[in-house]
Order: sequence, then structure tokens, then C-alpha cells
Amino acid sequence: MQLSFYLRLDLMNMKVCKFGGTSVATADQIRKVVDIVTSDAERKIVVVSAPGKRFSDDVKVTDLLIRLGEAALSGAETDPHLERVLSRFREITDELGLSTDISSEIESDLRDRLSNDKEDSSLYMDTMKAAGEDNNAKLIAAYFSLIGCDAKYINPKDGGLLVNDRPQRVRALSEGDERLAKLREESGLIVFPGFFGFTKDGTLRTFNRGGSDITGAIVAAAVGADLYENFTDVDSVFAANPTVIENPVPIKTMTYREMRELAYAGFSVFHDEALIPAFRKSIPVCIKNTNNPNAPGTLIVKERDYNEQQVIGIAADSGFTAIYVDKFLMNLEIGFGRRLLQIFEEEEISYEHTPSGIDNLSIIIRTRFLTKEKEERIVGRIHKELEPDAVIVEHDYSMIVLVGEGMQYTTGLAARAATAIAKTGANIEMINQGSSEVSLVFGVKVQDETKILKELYKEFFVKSYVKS
Ligand SMILES: Nc1ncnc2c1ncn2[C@@H]1O[C@H](COP(=O)(O)OP(=O)(O)O)[C@@H](O)[C@H]1O
Ligand SMILES: N[C@@H](CC(=O)OP(=O)(O)O)C(=O)O
Repeated sequence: MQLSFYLRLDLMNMKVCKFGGTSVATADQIRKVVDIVTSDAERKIVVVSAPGKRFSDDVKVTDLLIRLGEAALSGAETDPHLERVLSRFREITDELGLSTDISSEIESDLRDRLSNDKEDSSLYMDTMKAAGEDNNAKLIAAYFSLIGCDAKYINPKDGGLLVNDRPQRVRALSEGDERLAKLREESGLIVFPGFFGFTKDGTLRTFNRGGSDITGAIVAAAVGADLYENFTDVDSVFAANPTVIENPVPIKTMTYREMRELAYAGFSVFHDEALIPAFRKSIPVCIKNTNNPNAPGTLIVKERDYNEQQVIGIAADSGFTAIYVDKFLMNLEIGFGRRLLQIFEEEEISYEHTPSGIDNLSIIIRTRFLTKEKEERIVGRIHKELEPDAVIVEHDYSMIVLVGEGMQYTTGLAARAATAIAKTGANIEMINQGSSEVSLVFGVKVQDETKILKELYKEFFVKSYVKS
């Protein structure tokens, strides 16, 4: 008698796992990825980045592609740049024992991209940047097949990863979700490139840097994954950046909101925009280490017991500019704030904080949004349209952010933080407590950032760490 099995693929538990650049940087790393994926039948969709850094001062393939694209746009010689990208891929294909055809396909793909129309430089660069993840996904799918695994590469255009058409502000469109959800019904393993999607008219667009995390989250949310695993090169998210604080406390569980605040404020381990799709569909996210997959990692969920740890992490980031505007009787001038912010809106600059007094208001923005010309134009417009007594632009600010769901139920926290900062002798330039009271922000001079972070870490983590 012949037994026939009918597997309802759409009813099986499913995990979407994303492997970051460091996890796919070499053939050895890709072998680890394959071991991790094949060790758990629920790992059905694998989102991959472009090969990242192999050692600390290595260059990511995405950065090599940016150099290549920029050389092509400026009319400079492209061959040396092309060769650097190709040699990264060649090294991986050779070591994995893949057919040389794959290297040739990657070369012809890159040459095709290089010959694209250059009129719109942003479109041209997006297509170049996406070559890293796209070719790596094809290569990794081929390796899965080589070792006998039923795996296929899916292009985001065929998969349904639809995005809007706003360069620099690319977002996924929910209209693509229905098609993406069908990935669940595919048999075998899917290898999906991170970092880019397609507009409705078929134009390729990349997310912001680090955006493969976003792809993973969008796919996980669309297929209704039971878990979104984000594999990187650290055992967990730590309470502070491990490159600044030695052996920081690992975070076992945190909320979406905490991770988003911390990611936005400098925890580069996970992209802040990647939390939203997971949050909307309540998909738990687990940050895990490709080099130590048995470590439990950090679980990101809707709620946690905030009595255990009021402050869960402290992030710091530099690169902020404050535009200080002073005008006597500003408080009586209705619409002053709106008109000031409108200038920034019209320059397409989003602001971070707006600390204010009765006669003054500062707009804090990320310096990278300013060019010299934009800065001059903004200052000129403020003078002309708002007739202030003074406008002062100050660069080189850092923001240090304490984050924790429990902060809103704890008194004296700001005092503890301010006292710790005072011990460093540094000045606090600005304080802002988010309305949700999940974060407390200190604006400081960039040269004081590290010493303040260390002191705050000591205040909020070293004592409890020693106690437990
Ligand atoms: N609070 C933090 N916890 C863990 N890692 C952090 C934190 N802040 C910054 N990082 C850095 O994030 C890195 C991992 O992110 P990334 O380099 O983007 O990895 P991937 O290549 O996997 O995308 C870690 O190696 C670590 O240096
Ligand atoms: N490769 C892209 C996207 C990405 O997410 O990469 P990584 O996983 O290495 O952070 C970048 O470098 O921005």
C-alpha cells in the first residue's frame, strides 16, 4: 500500500532568519549559516546580507560597490573597484567548491549594472548597492543546493517586496504583503536577498544602510512567522555598546519599544525601522550569534517584567547639530514654532528634539542632513522669515539615551543620571524626557560622550550586576 502525505505547509511553524554581513562574509561563515538553517526544519526563509567585514578594518562589499558606482558616475576608472568586489565573491565561491559559472554570472551581472543609465544617480547607485545582497543570495542558494538541500533564490520583485518611490526614505508598502505571504506555501528553503525592494513600476530601491534587517522583518510579518531570528556576530544585545564598554550586561528580554529607542539612538546591532513590521504583527524577534548559535540571544517581545530592570540600556550617538533661535517675547508670537519647523520640513530635514525656553527654541537634527548650502539657506530663511535676535548653529553634539519601560514608574532616575554625569565634569547641554517616559536623553558635547556613557553605565548597571 502506498502512503501519501499531505503536508499543509501554511500550517507549519515557521521561522524567518536573517544573516547579517558578518555572518556571510566568508565561506566558513556561510557553512555556519547552512548548519544553523539545516539544524531546524522550521527555518524556512533565509534573508541574507552582502558579504560584510571579515576583520575589523576590512571593507564591506556594499561599501566596495558604492566606490565602484561612484567611480562609474564620475567617469573614473572602474576596473580596480570591480576587481575588489569580484575577488570577494570569487574567494567565497572557490572555497565553497561552487562552479566557476557562478563567478562568471556575478561578473556579468555587475557589468550589466555598471552599464545602466546614469542619468538618475540615485537610481544608479541603488542598483549597484543591491548587487551585494542579490548575488550573495544566489550564491548561498546554490551552495544549499550543492549540499543536497531543496533551496531556491527568490528575487524581491517576484516575491512581492513592494516599496514606495521616495529615495532616501524607502519604506515597504503593505500592498505587497499578500504576495509575500505566499512564500509560506513554497516547498523547500527560500533564500531571499535583503536590503532592496521594487516600486510598483518595477524600479529597484534600497533601504537605508543596514536595511537587510528591515527586509527580514517585512518578510517575517507578511508570512506570519512564529519567530524572526536575526543572526549577527554578538551573543546578544548588550546594555551598552560592547565596543565602548567592556563586557556589558547582556539583555535577555526587551520590548519592541525599548529596542526601537535604543537602535535609533545608536545600538547598531539591529535596524530601528525593522521593529515596526514585527511589532504590528506581534512577531517575536530573537537576536542571535552565528558564531555561537546555542547562546539564547536576546528576545524582543511586546511586554517584559520591568520591575527587574528599570533602565534596560544606554545608547550614545554622535553627529548632531543644534540650531538655537532666540527672540524676545517669542512666547507671545503664535505660530513661531510652526513656521520655524516648516523651514526644516521644506528642506526635507526631520528633527530629533526641540528643547525650548520662553524666548528661545533649539532644533536638534542629525548633521548628516545638512550641507553647507542647506545650513546657510536655513539660517538665512530663519533671519528673514522669523526676524529673531540670534541664530546660532552648533555642531558636534552627541545624544546619550537611557531607555527602559520601567523608567516611568521610578522616581529619582533623572537625578541619578545627572549626578553621574556631573562626576565626569562634563556639561549637560540639553535634557529631554520622551512623553512616553521610556527614554531620557542627554545632549552633550561629542568629546564628553564616552566618559559620560561609562559613568552612566557604572551608575545603572555595575551595582546591580555585582549584586545579582
Ligand atoms: N548594545 C549593543 N549590543 C550588541 N552589539 C552592539 C551594541 N551596540 C553596537 N553593537 C555592535 O553591533 C554589531 C553587530 O551589528 P552589525 O555589524 O550590523 O552586524 P551584521 O553584520 O550581523 O549586520 C556588533 O558587532 C557590535 O559591535
Ligand atoms: N549590506 C547592506 C545592508 C545590511 O543590512 O548589511 P549588514 O547586515 O551587514 O548590516 C549594508 O551594508 O548597509
